[in-house]
Parts: sequence; C-alpha cells; structure tokens
Amino acid sequence: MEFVEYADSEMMMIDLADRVASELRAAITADSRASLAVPGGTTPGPVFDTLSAIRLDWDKVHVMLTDERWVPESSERSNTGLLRRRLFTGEAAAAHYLPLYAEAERPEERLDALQGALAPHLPLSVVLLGMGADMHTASIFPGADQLDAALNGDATLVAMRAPGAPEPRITLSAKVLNEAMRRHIVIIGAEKRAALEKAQSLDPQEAPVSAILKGATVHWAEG
Ligand SMILES: O=C(O)[C@H](O)[C@@H](O)[C@H](O)[C@H](O)COP(=O)(O)O
Repeated sequence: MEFVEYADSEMMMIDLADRVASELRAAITADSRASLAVPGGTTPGPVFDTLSAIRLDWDKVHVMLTDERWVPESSERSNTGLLRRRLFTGEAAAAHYLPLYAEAERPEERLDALQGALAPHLPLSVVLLGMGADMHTASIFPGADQLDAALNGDATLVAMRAPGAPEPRITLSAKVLNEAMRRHIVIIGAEKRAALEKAQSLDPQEAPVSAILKGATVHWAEG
C-alpha cells in the first residue's frame, strides 16, 4: 500500500481527480474504453466536481458506484443522486452510467440483472473507494450478514444488511475491487487515519478495508 499525505483536502481532491483522469486516459489509449467505480457518502463530492470538468473521452467511460443504498434515486440517501448532481455534469455528462439499483423491494430480486450489466466492463480500470471509521469500505461492513460472501466469494455484487446501515445495500465484492487495474482510497481526518493504521493488523472480518489494501494508494488529508 502507498500512503500519500496532502497539505489540505482541497489539494488532495484536485490531485486525485487529475490522477484518476490520467489513468482513465491511459486505459482508453490501451483498450479504446475504460471503466470507473466511485464511492458515495460525504467525502467524494469535491473529487467529482473537479473530475466532471476534465476533458477526456468520457463517452468511452462506463461509470458505476462501489456500493449503493437500496433506495430510489429521488431519495437524499441515493448515491446515484450524488453522481447526477456532482459528476454527470459538464464534460463527464457524456459518460455511461451502470446503476447498482433497480426498482424492487429487495436487492436480491435484481442482483442477477445488475450483475449481468456490469460483466462486460470488468475488470475495472480504476476504482476509487471511501472508508468509514468502523473500517468498512464500499458496503462491506463489519458484522454484515453477507460479509463472508463479499470478502471471499466469486460474485461481482453482494446484497448486504448491516447493523450500522439504515437500509439494505448492494456492494461490489472484494474480488472485483482487488481485480481493478488501479485502486485509490480517499480519507479525511485523524480518526480515519488511525482506523486505517489499525486495520492493517486486523483480519478483514473485523476490518473489511484490510482486504483491499494491497496495491492500493491511500490519499489522506487532515481536513
Ligand atoms: O454509500 C456509502 O456510504 C459509501 O459508498 C461508503 O462506503 C463510504 O465511502 C464510507 O461510508 C465513507 O463515508 P463518508 O465519506 O461519508 O465518511
């Protein structure tokens, strides 16, 4: 794992967006197309703001989330809503979106169809991940009902219910995250840095983020 420390989060977000954009360009040059997975939550908005204004062949890029809350797009908890407001504007509006949500009461009802749509775009060219202070990443939470399947199974997507998550989630598995060509984790603040350090000596069952750290670049700023 590589750890990059920044003077402030604003610089970090700009630098990270530039890096992701160059990695996407390199993938397009090599393969005529690229795929990108991004997190939801409160951290990545500013990366999306910068990324959305960067010129690249966005029409050759397929974008998906690392994980989604099982709520319709109109919900303020929808990560898709965040992407629509902050990423798919400006230049990046030309990208193709692969949703992890489809209308149904339970994620299990749509899992096969959603997984089938992702398959042609794997392995991912670039994945950007967040992390919670409880050491979850994507929606791979400690104590989740399908933790073992998400950490050790072969599936692309796993439907999850976890004590700390108010609604069911759907998440990319550790296998898919680890197969990505490039993996970045973005975290802010002393509490998350301490959690990341602690995670390195813990088992993925307790600290799921530790399952995807090998070969990843962690980007950190205090605030
Ligand atoms: O839907 C989500 O919540 C995310 O994709 C999740 O995995 C997030 O990255 C972490 O929970 C960190 O969240 P914050 O950035 O809000 O701290």
